[in-house]
Amino acid sequence: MSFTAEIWQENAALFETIRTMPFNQELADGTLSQERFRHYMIQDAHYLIAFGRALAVAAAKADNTDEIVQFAHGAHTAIIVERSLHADFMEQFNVSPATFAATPLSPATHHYSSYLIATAWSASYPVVLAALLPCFWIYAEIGRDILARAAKNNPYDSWISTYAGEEFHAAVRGVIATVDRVASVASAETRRDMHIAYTHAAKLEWMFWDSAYRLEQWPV
Ligand SMILES: Cc1ncc(CN)c(N)n1
Repeated sequence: MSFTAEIWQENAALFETIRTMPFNQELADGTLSQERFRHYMIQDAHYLIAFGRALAVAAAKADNTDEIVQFAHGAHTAIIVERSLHADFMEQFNVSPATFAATPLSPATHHYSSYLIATAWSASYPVVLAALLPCFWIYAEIGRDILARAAKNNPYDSWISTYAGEEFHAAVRGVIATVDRVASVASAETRRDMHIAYTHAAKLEWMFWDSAYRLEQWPV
């Protein structure tokens, strides 16, 4: 069994919890409130900056030129392509650049962003990739799962088609292949740390959606 197949199997129950959480159920049937999706979009736009930065650090740590290009391209996609999806929703929900800039990172966004940035700078290349993998893989699987059961004329169609789309899935297959390559030459100790990093980031994915559903704010 490949390393990534092993990681997926180990986290299968967590994925099922994410798949069936209220945010994703309501996103699929088109009943998710605009208020919740708006909260998610603003927080996600903050998150993508950290995600792009972490990918750029991963590119700098890569041990071969193909992977430098792969993760530099990933950083470009996170900042430019995913942000343009957000820009359309921001316009639709009347979120001006000033409103976005004045909205602080929620506790969950702060936690997830800080975790990725800290890991990117302080951990070894294989562990950085394992921490970044859920951001790709879970979104791809959730995107396809939601597409398969989405209501007709779903107001969040463009979100669904971005993450269910072939362009995103091709990038995800590439990241999975790289994680398997890196894991195949890593020590047992590094592979253990990769498992821990993957599971931690996957839990943060759950926290991120859950926090948007709860319209999370700082308690003080
Ligand atoms: C929180 C989160 N995780 C992952 C993705 C997909 N890049 C995203 N847009 N937002």
